[in-house]
Amino acid sequence: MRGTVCSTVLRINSMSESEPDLLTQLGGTEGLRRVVDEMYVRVLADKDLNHFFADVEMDKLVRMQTEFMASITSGDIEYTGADLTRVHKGRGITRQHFSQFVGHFTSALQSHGVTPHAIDQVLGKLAMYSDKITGNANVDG
Ligand code: HEM
Repeated sequence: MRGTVCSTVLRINSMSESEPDLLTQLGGTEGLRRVVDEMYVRVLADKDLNHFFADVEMDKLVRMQTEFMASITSGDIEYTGADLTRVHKGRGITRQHFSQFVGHFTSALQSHGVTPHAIDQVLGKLAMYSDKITGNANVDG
């Protein structure tokens, strides 16, 4: 019994040692900013999406988006921007827009050499925000 508990603890420890946190796997804050930059280049070239960003200050958006994604992929970073439900509300963003947007993020991650495993993990986290972005969040919690 004691042996089992011990080996479980050892296994958990060695797992956390062998796998760096998700933000590190995405290239750290600097690497992530480059990915986010490229994502918006792709988004602005997409005629289904670019009109949403016509009057947006893109430098600030890249900064806030990088901070948000860093905050959900690392325990050490705090997101200081606007509430996601409020900032996307009333813009007419559908699930289709959301999924195209995430597709551009995926392509940007791939072109920066992020592993499929890390990509899966970050996409899983982003999927949890779909209702907030598309305005389908009518129940809290
Ligand atoms: C994974 C999905 C998404 C995440 C995590 C996300 C996150 C964010 C963040 C962090 C900001 C900045 C808030 C601030 O300035 O404090 C923002 C702004 C914005 N987002 Fe998103 N977003 C997502 C998807 C989308 C989609 C699909 C669209 C439209 C097609 C969109 C349109 C916008 C626009 C137009 C702004 C700028 C608002 C402004 O500064 O006036 N977002 N988003």
